[in-house]
Amino acid sequence: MTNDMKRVVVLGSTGSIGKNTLDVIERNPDLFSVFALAASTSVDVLLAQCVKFRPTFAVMVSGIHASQLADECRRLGLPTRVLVGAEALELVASHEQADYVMAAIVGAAGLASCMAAARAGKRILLANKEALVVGGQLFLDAVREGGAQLLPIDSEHSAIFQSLPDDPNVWLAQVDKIVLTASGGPFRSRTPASLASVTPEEACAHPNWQMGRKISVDSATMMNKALEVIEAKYLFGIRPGQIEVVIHPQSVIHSMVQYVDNSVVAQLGTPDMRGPIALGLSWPKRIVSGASALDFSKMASLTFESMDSNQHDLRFPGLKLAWQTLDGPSGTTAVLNASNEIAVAAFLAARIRFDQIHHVNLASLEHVVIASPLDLGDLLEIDACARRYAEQAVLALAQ
Ligand SMILES: NC(=O)C1=CN([C@@H]2O[C@H](COP(=O)(O)OP(=O)(O)OC[C@H]3O[C@@H](n4cnc5c(N)ncnc54)[C@H](OP(=O)(O)O)[C@@H]3O)[C@@H](O)[C@H]2O)C=CC1
Ligand SMILES: CC(=O)[C@@H](O)[C@H](O)COP(=O)(O)O
Ligand SMILES: [Mn+2]
Repeated sequence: MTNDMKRVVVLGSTGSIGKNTLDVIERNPDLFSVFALAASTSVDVLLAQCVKFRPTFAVMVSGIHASQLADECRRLGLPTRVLVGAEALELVASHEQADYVMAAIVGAAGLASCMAAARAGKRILLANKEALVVGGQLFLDAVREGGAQLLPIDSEHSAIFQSLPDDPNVWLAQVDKIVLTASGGPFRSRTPASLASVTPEEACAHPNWQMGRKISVDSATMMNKALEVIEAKYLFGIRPGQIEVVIHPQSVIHSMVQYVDNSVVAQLGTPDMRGPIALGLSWPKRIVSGASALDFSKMASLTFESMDSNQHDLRFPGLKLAWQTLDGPSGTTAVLNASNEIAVAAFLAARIRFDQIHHVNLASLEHVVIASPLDLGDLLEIDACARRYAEQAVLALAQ
């Protein structure tokens, strides 16, 4: 191993972002090695990854699955030590021998390990947007105090990061607004009334991106974009009123920055997460990613739709909750996130209808009382409280 080779922890390695991260690492064997892998229950996928990358640690959150993995690793004579439980995620994320942490767990379950990586001063490659939506300023404080580096992996935020000047001190004076592009998901052209009967399979059939099921449903409701508005506010320190969402069905322009002189700088690419992942791993340099190049000769057109047009406000009522929750006491975005996680899981389990996801979120925001969070414990308390309320709201709808 060379001195400047970086040792990478991949949290959520068995998911869509996790697999894409390992693909980029495999293409750049002189630059990166895998220090630890982590997942929840997917034993077979994690075992295959351990065979290929021979990490020092493999974490499995579920105890029964961890012992299956440990048995298999022993049987195959692998050097990997299997750790068990959610605390082990924090252990590997903050380990002194780790350099970079890919945060690719889905949901608020990834927050504690992100905080651990932040306090330990790691380079955090943030795909897990829910961690920032829940952690908010407390997460940013931990990054600053720990001397960590927080790099966006979400395609829109990677695009904004690439479209901003290198020096963050000039952003405030020079930036007029950030324009987040949204594909509109699989239901962009459906009538609002027809959304009551869509199935989980239809909701997960994203037109441009291959992603996990939770984020796919979020794209279909555009709650993904709401979470991304909140994520952008924290990542770039911009006022919520300076963030605009525009529908761009082709997902070629990944987002844009408009400056005070009305010049717009955008980042373009094929819809392949290996691009943003490679940039996070190599920044400020660039490395091969495996993403294919855009072919402008075959690109018929790039189109845009305002959120105020085509009944989009009726089709995607959850989007405006981003600005509403950012306007509320700190912790309100954590309520929205927790409720949405419960509602999406209920929809995927066929317990509620697609359009009822929004009803659950509205009810949670109306009823869950929050005290301003002072630390991670307070945030987790708000998260738990909102989950309990949202679960009751789901039960009431499911009856
Ligand atoms: N997919 C994409 O293209 C993009 C994803 N993102 C964000 O990245 C994150 C990951 O998304 P994606 O890869 O699609 O999701 P997936 O559902 O494909 O993968 C989720 C990963 O998290 C693991 N996991 C789930 N629950 C837990 C838990 N409680 N503790 C530890 N690990 C857990 C899963 O393990 P197991 O397999 O064992 O269940 C799996 O490895 C999300 O926050 C998403 O919003 C952002 C932009 C694009
Ligand atoms: C790849 C990625 O970053 C996703 O968050 C993607 O943006 C989803 O697309 P839409 O939410 O715009 O449909
Ligand atoms: Mn995105």
